[in-house]
Amino acid sequence: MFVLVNLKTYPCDPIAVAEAVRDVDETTDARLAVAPQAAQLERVAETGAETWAQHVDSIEHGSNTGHTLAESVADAGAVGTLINHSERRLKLADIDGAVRAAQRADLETVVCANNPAQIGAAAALGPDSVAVEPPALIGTGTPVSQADPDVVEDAVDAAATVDADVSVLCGAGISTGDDVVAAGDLGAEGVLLASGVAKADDPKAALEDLVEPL
Ligand SMILES: O=C(CO)COP(=O)(O)O
Repeated sequence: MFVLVNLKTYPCDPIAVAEAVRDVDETTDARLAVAPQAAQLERVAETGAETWAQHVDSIEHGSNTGHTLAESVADAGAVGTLINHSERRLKLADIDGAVRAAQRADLETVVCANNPAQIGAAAALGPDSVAVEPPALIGTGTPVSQADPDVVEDAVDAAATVDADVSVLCGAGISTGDDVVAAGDLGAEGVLLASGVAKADDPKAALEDLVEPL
């Protein structure tokens, strides 16, 4: 299972979380990664933790003030990027362009979507993975894999119908190892989570709990 920890703009210490991700990754067969803010990518990557960006834009080098260039994210040490997170939604053409930009920079891609229908559309753009995250459950602590299993199963089916090579993650409210196991049982190949680690008093203990049953 892939466990991708999105730090959003939570006021946590990204280096401490990254060091915990790195250390717990060494104890488990699961794959762990962390997605800090763009300004923190380089320092986080220097910890040795697998580092992801939260967003890249559909642009190339040039006159694009205030945008995030995929090549710069890769130069900072990121190996992948989220695209179209529920809190950073893009138009369809911009999702497509961001996937192309990430591929140009050799970044792995996870395109997020709110529901199974959007997952099918996202899979058609040819990312490495898609992630279904019902917005109503994000940040609630109510795990999608247990509260709304149909949405995960339907997302897995929707992606497989479009492109069997696109793997499916799920997210929203995931915070325990049982939530991750439930996600895997529904056909997800990983989870995307934030508050369960970023807001934990002890992020390393939270990560250990997440991977313990894997
Ligand atoms: O948006 C999410 C991950 O990208 C999910 O957030 P929570 O894990 O806080 O519900």
